[in-house]
Amino acid sequence: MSNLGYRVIENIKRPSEELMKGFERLQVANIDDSMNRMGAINESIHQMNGRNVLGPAFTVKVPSGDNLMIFLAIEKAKPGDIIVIDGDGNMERALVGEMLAKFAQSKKIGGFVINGCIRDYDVVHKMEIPIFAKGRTPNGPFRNGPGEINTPISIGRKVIFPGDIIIGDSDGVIVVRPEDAKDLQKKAIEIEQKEAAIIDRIEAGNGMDIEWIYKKLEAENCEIIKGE
Ligand SMILES: O=C([O-])CC(=O)C(=O)O
Ligand SMILES: [Mg+2]
Repeated sequence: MSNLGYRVIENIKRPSEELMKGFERLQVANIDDSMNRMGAINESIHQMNGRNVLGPAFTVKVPSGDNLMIFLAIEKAKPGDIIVIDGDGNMERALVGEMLAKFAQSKKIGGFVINGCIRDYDVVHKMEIPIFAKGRTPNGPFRNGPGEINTPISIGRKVIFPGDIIIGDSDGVIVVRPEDAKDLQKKAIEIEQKEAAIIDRIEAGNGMDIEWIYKKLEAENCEIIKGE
């Protein structure tokens, strides 16, 4: 018998280490560009302690302001997993604080991405474990359940399946389906090289080639006026 809304899936399919490694030194912005600038989770979920995140999603869905299932998720996740929490965007109650962050760090969990808040910031912001969230509040969570572990979730306008690759840096977080990873890595490297050449030219004092902008404006009949 199934029990929708209150269930735990223990085993998930994780992408290979090698596949994830391909994202290691790429900028999140460049990976997002390789997805036609459509890959980011909403910007309100941002870096809380200056650490980047990369790993497979271990998803958790909790009722607004309740963290019962997060305890179990940390217990069940594997080292390197990113615990991605659909907390309904609740800003009234923190879902993770020092205790859960330390529990996760002791289990070598790869990080948290939380559509909700954290607390105990004084300690948490100095911790090694990467944490992305919407904000902070002193109000703690309830622990009543229900909730789900490793079912598809939606946070910040993106659907996330367990085992999707989560990548976050100081710009924000993106989510990549493992089957798209190789292609996106190749494209992101090309974008990076192209941008590096443009930046080299600027830094050498040679400005930027914006001929294409003039062409576009001309095609659209943009009026360019000398003025006084
Ligand atoms: O009490 C809670 O469940 C959240 C919290 O502050 C902690 O993890 O330290
Ligand atoms: Mg606490």
